[in-house]
Amino acid sequence: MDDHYYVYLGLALVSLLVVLAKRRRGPADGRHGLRLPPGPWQLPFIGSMHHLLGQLPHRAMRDLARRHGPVMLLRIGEVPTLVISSREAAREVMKTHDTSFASRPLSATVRVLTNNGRDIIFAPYGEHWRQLRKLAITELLSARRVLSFRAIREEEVAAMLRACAAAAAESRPVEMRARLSALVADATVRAVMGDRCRDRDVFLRELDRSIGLSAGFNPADLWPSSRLVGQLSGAVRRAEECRDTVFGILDGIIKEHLQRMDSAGAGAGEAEDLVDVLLKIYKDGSLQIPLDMDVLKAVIFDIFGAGSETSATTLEWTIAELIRNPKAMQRATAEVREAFGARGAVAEHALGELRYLHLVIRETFRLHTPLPLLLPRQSQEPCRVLGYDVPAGTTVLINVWALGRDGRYWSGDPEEFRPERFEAEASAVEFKGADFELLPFGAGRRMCPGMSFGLANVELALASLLFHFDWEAPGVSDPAEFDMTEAFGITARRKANLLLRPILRVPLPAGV
Ligand code: HEM
Repeated sequence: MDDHYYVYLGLALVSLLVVLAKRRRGPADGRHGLRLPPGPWQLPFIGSMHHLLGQLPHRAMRDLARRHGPVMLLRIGEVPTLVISSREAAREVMKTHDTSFASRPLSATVRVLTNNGRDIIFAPYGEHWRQLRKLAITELLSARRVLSFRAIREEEVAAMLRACAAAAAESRPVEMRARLSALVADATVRAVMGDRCRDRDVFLRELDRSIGLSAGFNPADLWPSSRLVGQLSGAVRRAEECRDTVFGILDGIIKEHLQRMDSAGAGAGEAEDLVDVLLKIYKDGSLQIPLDMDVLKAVIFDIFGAGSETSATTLEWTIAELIRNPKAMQRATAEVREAFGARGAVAEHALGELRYLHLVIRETFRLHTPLPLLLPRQSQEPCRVLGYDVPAGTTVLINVWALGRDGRYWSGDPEEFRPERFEAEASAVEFKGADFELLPFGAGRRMCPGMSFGLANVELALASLLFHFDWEAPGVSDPAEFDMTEAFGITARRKANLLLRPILRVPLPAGV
């Protein structure tokens, strides 16, 4: 409900203000001698918000950009917001002027949730962020570290397969969203804090709340100068509650880890989790800006926030698209069964053999990028994008969802799920941040550092589900009619439950 509160507030304000409003051009008029980007007409107080009502923001912004161009300026509440909707404009923001756009806006709720931007995701561009980012890339999310969590992934995938096999034995459907979220959450909890999170459910619930609160579409964030709006919305208070609960749980976990580290011999032989890694760095004080406990907790919170929802959403859309496209399902299933048939189980180290499965995931990222507007950036200094002036302090959204479905970049019907489009090597577009029409992980300095971590969970789970089971959608006679509606939120989840019936085809190996 929080997410939609602004819609209702906006509607009430529109009805009041529309009578008073003079139709006027937006800031694209060129005030102060600047050549500002064009945009739709605005109302007092709510700015351009009325243009976004009734549709998901990335869809409404795509439609507006068709009329106003790929560099478009909106005002969402009080917040000047640049929306980027072409490959060329995205390249300018994330490559040509990457440093100018390397900061992120700190809304009122995000400020609370991140202890004033002391985490990685929302840290303003500067020394603090640079240091944490380096830590993430070299220590926390490196390929070596991701590999060290392989056993955890395999155990969690095995637990999911057992649950699916039990459902198959009873001809019962599986609620896939819940199952996939639990898989990713449990694999992440264990990698980050080991097996000792007694408050797992509360932690994950609060995490979910915090993701909703940080989406930036609540009144406190849209009218930051109004104390009244801030108080009425209650979002900051809810963010404080959320942060206190999460940080309280993390205090307990950190204490346990410290005790274990201090008691000689204890924990020997146990795999190092990410809290261990962070505490070692905290204790040896080797960093230029030493870590403190608030930063440490904010970083742990980030890893959950950034990692769980995105990976689970990717898995859910991939399976939904395969159900909707039986030929792609048959081809992906045949490939995985051929590759691992002799072994009787999927082995993570051999996943590279699954060429088509990787194209399926890439095509899913194109159509269902989990963060359709990426995470917001902010201009640190005045800058020019495709000839338009962008003032300092402007929030910048890159509509990667629109780029992924733009007929200028994708041949045939861009709405069609066709992994084969990536098959010709010469024209293969990658999602590693160099091809600006496909940016599920962003690009440039603020690009996602957790790509390998996320993909490892997605690939193993998907290959295992296809290897052991065939999948049916009960009550769906025509796959083309399968519901693909998206839900509102910072991540574009599938709206409807993904209820699927597994049919066991390759028995689970003994011990799974
Ligand atoms: C399918 C999985 C994932 C997707 C699609 C995804 C996507 C993204 C995107 C779009 C951004 C913003 C990039 C930008 O502004 O250019 C981001 C940032 C980030 N992601 Fe991911 N992510 C995924 C998984 C993960 C995982 C598993 C982790 C950690 C375990 C992670 C950690 C982060 C962090 C820390 C940032 C902030 C980077 C910064 O601001 O410097 N992500 N991610």
